[in-house]
Amino acid sequence: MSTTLLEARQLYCERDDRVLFSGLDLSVGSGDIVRIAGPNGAGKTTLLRVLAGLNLSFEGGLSWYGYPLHQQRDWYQANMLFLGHRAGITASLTPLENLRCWVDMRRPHREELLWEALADVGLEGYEDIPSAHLSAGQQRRVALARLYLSTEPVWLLDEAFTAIDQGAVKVLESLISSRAAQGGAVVLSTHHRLQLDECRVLELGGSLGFAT
Ligand SMILES: Nc1ncnc2c1ncn2[C@@H]1O[C@H](COP(=O)(O)OP(=O)(O)OP(=O)(O)O)[C@@H](O)[C@H]1O
Repeated sequence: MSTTLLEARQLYCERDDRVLFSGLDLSVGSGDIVRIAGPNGAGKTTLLRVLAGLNLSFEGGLSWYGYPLHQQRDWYQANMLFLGHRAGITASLTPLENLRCWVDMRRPHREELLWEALADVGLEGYEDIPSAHLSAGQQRRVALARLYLSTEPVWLLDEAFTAIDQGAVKVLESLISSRAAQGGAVVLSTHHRLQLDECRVLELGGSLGFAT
């Protein structure tokens, strides 16, 4: 039986007097991949930021291994990786410097692993140029290189598939599957049609009127 890692109970959140979600329950166990779906403005980013502990404007409960999350914040933060929908890199730094800054804040590391991670995301030869000189997809790949270095079992990925090509999509799908197979869990939002058989879908509403 899978262990419940992260649980949300009866979440309620509104923005500008508009209810984004109400009575939302979500249980994320080891091995789970959950896709948060819904049209633009439905609240996918908002929910992921709530789950990441970055947005506190909500009602309801969050727990981590069954403990109230607000009492276990350090433990949770050490075991959760959030990638936002922006690349989240510093344009004036090189890909290598960006990755080094990110990992330095987390744990000791071996320098060659950074080079390997950048090679794994197809940035061999681009390690030492300012990230501002990279394309949007390449900048996104710098952010995705963090996944290769991540030891956190839980990933929260907001629109991680944006701007990357088909090859990178396949690599990212396989990283997500591996994280789940290793006993971790991934909650993600994307408008892409994923080739992940084992993915559960949590559909959020929305009222922009476009067909999905
Ligand atoms: N900082 C903010 N202040 C006020 N309203 C906000 C803020 N951020 C988002 N919203 C509103 O909350 C709603 C949900 O936004 P959110 O970014 O969560 O949607 P989404 O489902 O991720 O959309 P998309 O698919 O376009 O990325 C939107 O109507 C948006 O206008």
